[in-house]
Order: sequence, then C-alpha cells, then structure tokens
Amino acid sequence: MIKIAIVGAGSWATALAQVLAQNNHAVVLWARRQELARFINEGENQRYLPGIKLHPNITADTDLEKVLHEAAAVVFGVPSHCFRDLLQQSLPFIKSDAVIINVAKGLEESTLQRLSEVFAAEAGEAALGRYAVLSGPSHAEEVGRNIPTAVVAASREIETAKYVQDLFMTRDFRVYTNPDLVGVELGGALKNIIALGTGIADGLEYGDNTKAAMMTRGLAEITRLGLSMGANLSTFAGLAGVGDLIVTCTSMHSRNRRCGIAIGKGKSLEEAVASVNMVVEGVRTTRVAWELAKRQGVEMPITEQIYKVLFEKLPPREAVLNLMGRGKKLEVEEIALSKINWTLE
Ligand SMILES: NC(=O)C1=CN([C@@H]2O[C@H](COP(=O)(O)OP(=O)(O)OC[C@H]3O[C@@H](n4cnc5c(N)ncnc54)[C@H](OP(=O)(O)O)[C@@H]3O)[C@@H](O)[C@H]2O)C=CC1
Ligand SMILES: O=C(CO)COP(=O)(O)O
Repeated sequence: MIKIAIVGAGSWATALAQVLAQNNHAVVLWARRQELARFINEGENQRYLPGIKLHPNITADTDLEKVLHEAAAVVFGVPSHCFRDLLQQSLPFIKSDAVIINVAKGLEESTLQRLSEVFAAEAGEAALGRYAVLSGPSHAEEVGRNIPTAVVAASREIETAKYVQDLFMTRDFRVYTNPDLVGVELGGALKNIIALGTGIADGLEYGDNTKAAMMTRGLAEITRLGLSMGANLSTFAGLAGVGDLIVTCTSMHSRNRRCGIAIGKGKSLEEAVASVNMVVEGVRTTRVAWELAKRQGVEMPITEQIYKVLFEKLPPREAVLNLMGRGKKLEVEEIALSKINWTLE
C-alpha cells in the first residue's frame, strides 16, 4: 500500500480519492476547512460529493505538512487560480522523488501560463519529468459511482505517464498515456469556454443544431490555438480534446454548462457562478484564451464572443448573430490551405 496525498477536497479530488483507494492505496486529502475534513473522515463528502460512501482507505486533514509527509505521489485537485499558491506552500514538504499529478483544467490568469509552466517555474525545469496531467471526459459525480470512464495521463516523460496510468487504472477507470502535455492541458482548459457557450445557447432555447455547430467550430479554434502553441493535432481528436468537449457541452453535471445556461436565461455572470456553487473554470479561462489568441495571432471567434458576453455585457443573442454573420470561410482552412494550395479569396 503506498501513500498518495491529494491537495484539495472538492468534488474531483474526492472522486479521484475513491478511484485510488479502490486500487488499494492509502489516500489522504488536504482540506482547507475542518468541516470538510470531518465530513470525509466520517465517510461522505456531503458538501461536494453527496450520496457516495467513501472507501475506508480515505482520510482527510487540514495540516498540509502531515498530508504530504512521505507521499509517493501528490495529486493537485484544486482550481487553477490557487494552484501556484498551494504548490508554493506544498513544495517544502513533498519528497524529492514524488510524482506530481495535476487534475485542474485551467490556465493561470495573471501570466497566461499552462499549469505545467507554473510548476516548472516553481519547482524547476528538471522537476517537470516527474509531473503529469490527468484529463479527459470525467465528471466527478459519475466517477464517484464507478461509471465506466476513460481518461489520459500526459507527461513529458513516458515513464511518469505510465506510473500515473498504473496508479489510477481500475476496472471502471481506464487510463491512456499521451506524451503531448501541451495539447492535453489546452484541451482540458479550453473546452470549458465552449461549454459555457453551448450552455448559453441552451439557456436561449436554441436547438441541437446550434450546439453541434458550436462544439465543432469550438474544436476548430481550440485546435488552432493548440497547434500555434506546439500541441499535437491528434490530441484534439482524443479524450482530452473532443472527448472532454462532448461531455462538458452535453452533461447536466457540467458546472460550466450550467453556468452558461443561467447566463442564457438572463442571469448576470455573478449570479450564474453563484448558482453553480462550485468552481466554474471556464470564466477565467475565457479571459486567458482571448489574450493568448491575440498573442498567438490566431482566430478564436467563439471565444471572442463569449468574452464579450461575460465581461462586456454583450447580449447573448447578439453574440450568436455576430458569429453567424462572419465572412465566408473554408471549413478546414489550416489543413486545406497547407495540403491543396487553395486560397481564401
Ligand atoms: N468536478 C469535476 O467533475 C471535475 C473537475 N475537474 C477540475 O478539477 C479542479 C477542481 O474542481 P472541482 O473539484 O470541481 O472543484 P470544487 O468546487 O468541487 O472544489 C474546489 C476545492 O478547492 C478548494 N479551494 C477553492 N479555492 C481555494 C483556495 N483559494 N485555496 C485552497 N483551496 C481552495 C475548495 O475548498 P473550500 O470548500 O474550502 O472552498 C474545494 O476543496 C478544477 O480545475 C476542475 O476543472 C476536472 C475533471 C472533473
Ligand atoms: O472537466 C470536466 C468533465 O470532464 C468537468 O467539467 P465542469 O467543470 O464543467 O463540471
């Protein structure tokens, strides 16, 4: 039995603790509030994953040093906006050979960095070899109930990705490996923007056609930004790309989609986020992605319109009209233009 620490005690951290505990690991979660640690130690995370009886191998504590002591692997299961701060607090207590696994799906707002870049900045470039990301279509509410799920472990070092695959793989939780850290991180973070958008369309009571169009064109712009930042094209056709996009844009479990629905129904951003009562990563990610699109010089029209709805009070119906009224385009411009020598004129 090896000890695995999880920094965070929200819905995803708790669901992943269940998976790891079922694999016979000793799992200790760090909660910042006593109440949450008590819920978990009493066998149910009533706040974040109600109705699921937790495995006896799971405990929780509010003492970060105690939680991290002698852990062979450390999972960061907190929202992106507090990752750097908690990483800084944790690093002095993490064993030098421990594997670090990040499961957050977001980007850092102040620096526009991917979370692996934040990790490298804090822990040193050499430590990146023992850093992995776990991502893919996986709602905590379903993983916690052992509903069959498939995800991806990505790392610069294949051995690290394989280690993570072995840690998490169960009968109901299948883990693939992928060397494309950049693509897996971007796929997981950027799909939340499109889920906000499809949620808004649902809130406006548009139909399935609208949703399918937004998901498909959303994937096109995610891919465009990803390729400009060094990601691998095939990652976006995989679990961390289209797979996660599908689940987040269609599931009522999705916090981003539910937030979008509330906005589409006329709630303000603040009211919509408050109604979800859990982290809505896509809001900050929209700001970051819009800045990245400008920096990289790539077109991200859906992201641009969602940015305007969220932060510039553009009425959602006008955002849809703006998207529908854009100039004529080739569907697969990057691929078409490079392979068959067409032009847009
Ligand atoms: N939920 C899901 O199904 C999935 C989520 N993810 C990703 O996992 C990450 C975590 O999401 P999720 O579990 O849903 O979030 P939740 O809202 O369920 O839980 C958030 C957790 O982080 C803690 N937290 C929030 N802010 C801070 C802070 N400033 N300092 C310390 N702790 C803090 C909360 O503690 P407190 O209760 O004290 O506020 C809580 O324990 C996100 O990046 C999300 O995109 C990925 C896959 C699936
Ligand atoms: O990433 C997720 C599912 O794969 C969770 O998405 P939400 O944060 O929108 O619930």
